[in-house]
Amino acid sequence: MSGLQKGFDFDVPQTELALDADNVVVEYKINQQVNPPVTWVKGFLSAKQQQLLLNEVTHYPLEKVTIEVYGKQHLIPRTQAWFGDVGCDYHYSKLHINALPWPRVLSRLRQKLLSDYQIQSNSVLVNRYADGHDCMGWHSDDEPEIVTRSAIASVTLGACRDFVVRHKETQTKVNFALESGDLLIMHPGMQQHWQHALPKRLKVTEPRINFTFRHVIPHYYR
Ligand SMILES: O=C(O)CCC(=O)C(=O)O
Ligand SMILES: [Fe+2]
Repeated sequence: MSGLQKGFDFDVPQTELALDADNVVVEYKINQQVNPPVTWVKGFLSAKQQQLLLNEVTHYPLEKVTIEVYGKQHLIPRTQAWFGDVGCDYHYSKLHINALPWPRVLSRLRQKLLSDYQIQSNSVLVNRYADGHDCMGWHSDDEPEIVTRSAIASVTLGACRDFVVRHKETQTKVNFALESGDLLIMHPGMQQHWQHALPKRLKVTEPRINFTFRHVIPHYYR
């Protein structure tokens, strides 16, 4: 897509639907307090690409790790794996997770994000939600090892789930019902001014897998 940043001069709330090849691109223009700075690309992955990735995911070493919240140990309500270039490790609630080498299909997806949307990434967090009981609480992806003003690209497979974003000051909420094959690009400013969450949806019985591609500073923790 050309001119991804083009809409970002607007200062009035505005949502635009544009057709980009076979993808529907929904751009939320920046009005700091009303519209989160994201680009939603529905149907970013074809059915075939989704299937290739789903097959590969069955071989990922997805784990339920223990984290500390307010001094108490909890198992995360989902499973996860972290892949990346050498030294692009992940710190999460006192855990240090070494990056595993890029699997083949995931590496191709990283290339596609770079060539289609100029998204630079050197690591990816994979989260698998077994069903609607699995979830992720409110947070921003604002870890210090993340390159300042880099975009974070989120790709979804499987069950449709609500991805909710909330402005840190105004508490304005926007809901994105992300479907299998969708891409949501979180632009600079998103992590500074907004939080996001994947709430429980008890009627959902199918698994969902999400990939967040990040650009981190290599060897930040060494
Ligand atoms: O599963 C999702 O859509 C959200 C994942 C997320 O926020 C994260 O990995 O930081
Ligand atoms: Fe996140």
